[in-house]
Amino acid sequence: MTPPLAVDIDGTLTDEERALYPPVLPVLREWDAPVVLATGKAVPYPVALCEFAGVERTVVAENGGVAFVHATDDLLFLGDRQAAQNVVDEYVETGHDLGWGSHDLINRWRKTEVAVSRDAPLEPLQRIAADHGLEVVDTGFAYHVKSPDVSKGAALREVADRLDRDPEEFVAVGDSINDVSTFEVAGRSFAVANADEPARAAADEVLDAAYGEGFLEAVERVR
Ligand SMILES: O=C(O)COP(=O)(O)O
Ligand SMILES: [Mg+2]
Repeated sequence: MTPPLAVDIDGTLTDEERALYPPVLPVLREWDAPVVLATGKAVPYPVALCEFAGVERTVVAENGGVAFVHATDDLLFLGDRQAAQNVVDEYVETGHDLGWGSHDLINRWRKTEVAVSRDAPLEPLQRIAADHGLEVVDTGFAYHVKSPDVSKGAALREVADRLDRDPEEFVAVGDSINDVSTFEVAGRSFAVANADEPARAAADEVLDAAYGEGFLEAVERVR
């Protein structure tokens, strides 16, 4: 039987420049079991990707802070934006900038965490987050200020429950530290070749291929 998938977006369904890798699209569309896009991005991004890929909208966004399950019409908020906002407000007050320009489309639709550009200094952000009982996760694409209780894996459990699936049934594919919790929850996990050290260490299998090609290799191994 085809297992359900939990798939990261950046670094896993993209090329090295973060552009979507088109050959993954028919695979997602034709997958004969639920596909959960599990990302650090805000909700509109994975929802739009589902729409354009022609797959049902089942997403984990904001590193597990938000989940949407079309099949059961559930929208879950599992984190607290204000707590993260307090951290970045303090960071900005001390003279730093989030690095997204004046309109900040990165955080505009974010409900449960705040993302900061990797061009901004990390150490003061980590210090302020720790003072507030929060953490900073570096996905390789952005710094995410979030509650340590929020994770893609915890949200995947919620989604699996609503899909009437055991989280163990899932096959997970990802590339970075924010996928480690997904790897722990899923029954089988793959890190693409470009994955960071924590993801490589947590995955059951490290793939030979990188980025979108790595995802396609994982699919071949599962089949
Ligand atoms: O938004 C990020 O920083 C990373 O996104 P991803 O979880 O889809 O790789
Ligand atoms: Mg990623």
